[in-house]
Amino acid sequence: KLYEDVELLPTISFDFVICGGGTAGSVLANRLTENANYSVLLLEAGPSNVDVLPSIVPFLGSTITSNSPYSWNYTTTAQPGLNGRSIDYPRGHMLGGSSSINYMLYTRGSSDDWDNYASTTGDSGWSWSNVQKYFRKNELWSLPADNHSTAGEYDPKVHSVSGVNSVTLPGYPQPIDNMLLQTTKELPSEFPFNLDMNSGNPLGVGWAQSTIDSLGQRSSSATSYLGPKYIDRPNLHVLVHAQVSRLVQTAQSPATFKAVEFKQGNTTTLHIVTARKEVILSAGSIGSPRILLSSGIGDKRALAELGIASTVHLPDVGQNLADQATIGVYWEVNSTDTIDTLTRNATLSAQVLDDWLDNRQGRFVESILGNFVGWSRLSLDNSVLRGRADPASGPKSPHYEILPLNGIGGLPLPPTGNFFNLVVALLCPVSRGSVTLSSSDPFAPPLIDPGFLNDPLDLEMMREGIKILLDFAAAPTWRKYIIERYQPFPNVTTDAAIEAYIRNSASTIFHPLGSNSMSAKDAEGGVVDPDLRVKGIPFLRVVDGSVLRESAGRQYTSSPNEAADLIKEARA
Ligand SMILES: Cc1cc2nc3c(=O)[nH]c(=O)nc-3n(C[C@H](O)[C@H](O)[C@H](O)COP(=O)(O)OP(=O)(O)OC[C@H]3O[C@@H](n4cnc5c(N)ncnc54)[C@H](O)[C@@H]3O)c2cc1C
Repeated sequence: KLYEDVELLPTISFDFVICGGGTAGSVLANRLTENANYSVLLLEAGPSNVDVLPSIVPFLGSTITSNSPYSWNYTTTAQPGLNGRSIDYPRGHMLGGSSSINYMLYTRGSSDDWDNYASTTGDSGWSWSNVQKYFRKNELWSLPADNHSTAGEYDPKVHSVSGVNSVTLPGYPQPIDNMLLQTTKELPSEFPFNLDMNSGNPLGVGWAQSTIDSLGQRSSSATSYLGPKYIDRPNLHVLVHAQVSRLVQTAQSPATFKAVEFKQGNTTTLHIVTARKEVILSAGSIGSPRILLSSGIGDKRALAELGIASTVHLPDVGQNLADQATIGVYWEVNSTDTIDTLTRNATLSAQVLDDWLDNRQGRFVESILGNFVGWSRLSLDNSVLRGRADPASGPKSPHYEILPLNGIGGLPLPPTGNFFNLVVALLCPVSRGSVTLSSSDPFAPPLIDPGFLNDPLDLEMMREGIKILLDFAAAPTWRKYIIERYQPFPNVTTDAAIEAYIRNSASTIFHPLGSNSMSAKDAEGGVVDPDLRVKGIPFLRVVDGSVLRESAGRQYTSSPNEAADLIKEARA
């Protein structure tokens, strides 16, 4: 049941208390309450997702990521790698968490990523072959909103129609689709067509898969795992507007935390609930380390400086934060059929919204992204990588994500003109940052330092990524479409000028992780073991993006031939 008011909870003691009703927390609450003997309380700081139109209509999602009650509206600390800029750092603040505001691209990663988790944690449960059954339990493959034939747009063999979370192909054709497809034919060795990028080998360009249902609505962790079919389970209790401040210590030696303190809404009253079995933190890459640190679990010297008494010395809490930097290149184009026209024209936008409201059809069934996505690697022969360990987890793991947009994204919309935008994100940063507390007040915003581009390799990799975008747009098919490159990245050619552009304009693609990193049971560093139990603390787990690590640091060097073979395989 969903509760808006703490006073209505039937009890204050549950088998499991989950802190954070986001992407991971909602799944856990659902799966644990499949067992009718377990009672679960899910505490979410933000409001309910129900009837929040911009979270439901895919195209409108990007309107609630900043300055919104549905986002934490964080900003980073000044980033030296970004010329001292602080940037917006959205995280979902509502039921469903970031899956209620994200861009919905459904990507499983490469088989190498998962096998790397398995080998670095010593737990084969994380391997690509062993996680398949969970992908299948999760995924409810659905027809696209426009019901078009999807033959040749995906590989049904690697998908599942029996899961909970809807995944589909684009439900509205976009005018640049044909040119994107044509690029894969004109430049097949650099940008091969990949029938299905969720097969374990994502390299290439293919049709985007998104967590959208057949009615053109966002399928978030909340709409699916906490949807009408599940929310009224008698053993499931979901309390919104409930921000956890800290874990309460309930036993010494070993230090045990089977109670949780939180406040509701804007009141100052603190409430405490207890867990008979376990407390699980699912507050995300920023929220989960924040709760641990406020509970005295972290580096004891840093906590002492803030006047927080140490309960468990676990120095890696909040450390090793990594995020993927992103940047765009823009071209003015010879067309008026781009989202720029739609965004500028309030009457047209209202008509398109009406089409969505009345028929669940039209441009709003998709996010602002394009219908294709690309995954690319820098050749290991490139001077940036020659003689170095590959920063990706293996030859099937892309260095770059490429997002083609039919219109301007990430820049203020100019009063005139129509645009084509290619965005690149660096998927394997080697720079690391941290999440730390700004004060002993658990409700004070934390200090978020993703360490963007601190390592020179990341800057060089981004620079080469921009060149890959320029190669893409140089395919003959774009010649008549593109008029000229648009500011703020005019026709500069030198590496130094491209790097200056990156430092001045790069931003986040919103994928922070590693701040409670998972490591082998007997490893010295790390925060959780491969079963996601917090090291040294019984009955406490972290289950969310904060446990995942970027792969860099793995000593791995693949041969260029291996990568070429994989590209051939993907094309086949
Ligand atoms: C704008 C944006 C676009 C993105 N686009 C994509 C995409 O297209 N594809 C993709 O795969 N990924 C995308 N991502 C990333 C993806 O959404 C996240 O990696 C993922 O949702 C993280 O899940 P999580 O469970 O770790 O955290 P979250 O989903 O963020 O959940 C954390 C939850 O905990 C709550 N919480 C935090 N602190 C507390 C507290 N103290 N007390 C109670 N509750 C608390 C939060 O409100 C939130 O609901 C995007 C993210 C953003 C922000």
